[in-house]
Amino acid sequence: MGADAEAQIPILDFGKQGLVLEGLEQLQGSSEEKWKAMCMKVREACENHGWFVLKCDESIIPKSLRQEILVAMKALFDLPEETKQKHTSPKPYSSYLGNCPVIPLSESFGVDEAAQLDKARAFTSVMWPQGNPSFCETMNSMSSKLLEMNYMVLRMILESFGIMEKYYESHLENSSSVFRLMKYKVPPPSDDRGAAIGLVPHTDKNSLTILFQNDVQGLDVLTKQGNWVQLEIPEGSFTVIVGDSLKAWSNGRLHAPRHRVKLRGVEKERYSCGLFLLPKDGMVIEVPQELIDKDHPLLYRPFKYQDYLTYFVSNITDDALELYAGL
Ligand SMILES: O=C(O)CCC(=O)C(=O)O
Ligand SMILES: [Fe+2]
Repeated sequence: MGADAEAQIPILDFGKQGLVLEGLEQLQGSSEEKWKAMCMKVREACENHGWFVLKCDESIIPKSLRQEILVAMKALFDLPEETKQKHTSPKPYSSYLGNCPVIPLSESFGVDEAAQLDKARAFTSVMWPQGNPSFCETMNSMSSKLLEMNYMVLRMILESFGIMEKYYESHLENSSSVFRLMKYKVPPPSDDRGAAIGLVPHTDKNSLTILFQNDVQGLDVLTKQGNWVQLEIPEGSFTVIVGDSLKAWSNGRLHAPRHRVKLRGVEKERYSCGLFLLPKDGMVIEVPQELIDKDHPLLYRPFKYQDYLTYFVSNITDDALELYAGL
């Protein structure tokens, strides 16, 4: 990555700010100002880039958990193909996906509400009928932590627009989540010379995504200026990405960046996982009045997330959001 591009990489170090995960009440006095300043940085990153690298204190997501989830993912993807195929879901992008001709190097699972212990247990018992409590616990803990982080980032975004009090609780009540686990195989030598495609360019359709990965890089994002940038995610950091649903809800103020995975000369598997926050079934995404004014005329009609996803699945196109809900 060139120095110019690098200078633009938004890295936000939440440090102990991560303690908001344990209750905003703890942030008082002088911390209040720091908190507000950090909220503005989050907003700027989401407006200008639509993504940022999030660093936070070890106490928020300990190194041991980060290591355990990578071990757990390897064990999951090492299961026999016929076992993995037992994970099915009527929802798009949730069933086990492997050997897809468009993205042959990628395999993935989507686990609905993995932050709820019963859901994590149900998934684990399909993969390991004899039980695998440590996998279950690790997946449940990681998804719970990433869900809390998602809530925190959302809260900061709402705070930065001055509408936290009014919308935060209802936003949470109207959200659900999917924990996705992904593996990218090492490209065969013939494929490896250039850059093998791991995941095709797309915007996330949900509201907010937080990703964690092993040390194999490969995530690229398209800047607003139209250049692909290869991200170097520092060890132990997370990538926050704004999705179409939040872009629409924010009346287009936040950017939902196109991104992809490319495997360049990699020598080992890439593992990533992410918590995808999304609007609950039936919930209508509607721009709040506070985000509409003469400088920001209404850009999107109200719509339901599931209807948008159904539209996207049958009309895969780059500008799905504009075509489906744009005014
Ligand atoms: O594997 C990654 O780092 C990116 C995954 C991704 O963009 C997605 O699942 O939507
Ligand atoms: Fe994505």
